[in-house]
Amino acid sequence: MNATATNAAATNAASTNAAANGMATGTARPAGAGQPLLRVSNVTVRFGGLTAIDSVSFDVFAGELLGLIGPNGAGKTTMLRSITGVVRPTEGDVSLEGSSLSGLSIDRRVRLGLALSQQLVKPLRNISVIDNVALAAGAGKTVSPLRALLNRSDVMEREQAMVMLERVGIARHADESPAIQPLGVLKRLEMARALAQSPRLLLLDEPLAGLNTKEAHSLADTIADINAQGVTIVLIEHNLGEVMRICKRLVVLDNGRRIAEGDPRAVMNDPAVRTAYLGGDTMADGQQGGQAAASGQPSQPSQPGQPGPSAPATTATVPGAPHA
Ligand SMILES: Nc1ncnc2c1ncn2[C@@H]1O[C@H](COP(=O)(O)OP(=O)(O)OP(=O)(O)O)[C@@H](O)[C@H]1O
Repeated sequence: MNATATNAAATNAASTNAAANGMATGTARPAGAGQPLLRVSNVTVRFGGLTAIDSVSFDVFAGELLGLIGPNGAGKTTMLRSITGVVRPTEGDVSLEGSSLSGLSIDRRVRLGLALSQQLVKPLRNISVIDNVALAAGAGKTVSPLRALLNRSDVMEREQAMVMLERVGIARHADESPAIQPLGVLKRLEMARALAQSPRLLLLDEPLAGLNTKEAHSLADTIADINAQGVTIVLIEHNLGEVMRICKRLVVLDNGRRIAEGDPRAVMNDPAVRTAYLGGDTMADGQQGGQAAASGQPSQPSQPGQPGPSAPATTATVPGAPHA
């Protein structure tokens, strides 16, 4: 890196630190952004004596594809669960378009527009791929007496489901059983189920885990396409190469704390982020230590068309870092 680039990186890194540490709302705002769609304000989650999240704040703006990253145990999934209502924050608040979600059930949050695509894919295996999506499309809807009389609900939901399957690129598997699908298709099915709920905010929990390089790249493209069609997305992911490629803004957690936020490249040059991922080694001396060195490459490639092995718990490598 030349001196100019080094200085620019240092300035950017400093700004991400400033964003992480000092701003009144606790979050960095992308240029031109209006009011946040989702606001996480000073959320703390304790499990007994363990503080899984420690006073974390950040905003998600409409239309964004925000990456929420951090090493294992950083608190990412707990944060996601605090947003969806699975976990109740010990302190702090989560609000959607200015209205607190505190005390609202998971179902109510879904009806308000929060949809979660889970890391562990569990479709109903005794019904077809399309019916799995149609079921999600119908969930939570009130069927009008007239519509019920005309028996239109199933038809409409199947039509809607087919649109979702096309969006995620698995329409050709619509009438097949989920039981025979490789992991790559099941991940897309899980995403179609979440999209069928017409979310205002789609939360993706490690969608690329277990996929080989090509599958992960392709699914990341699909996620970027869905975002480009107007769906706001929060992406939790250990595959930092793909995160860097498709996200415009990152929030980094480590040990329950927000340690950086902002432009992906600046965030990745932030010494605190490097230390979190690399266990304290600096990159300047060409050494790679800690988690990243222990984990090696992101995930082992699988056979074409076959599910890859489950990604090991520590799968992250820092882009730009030398490989072990
Ligand atoms: N229900 C729970 N009860 C007790 N401790 C929990 C619970 N859920 C999470 N934790 C702990 O909270 C911390 C944060 O966990 P969390 O799963 O949110 O991290 P993460 O960043 O998602 O990690 P990973 O990338 O490995 O999935 C960890 O120390 C974890 O063991």
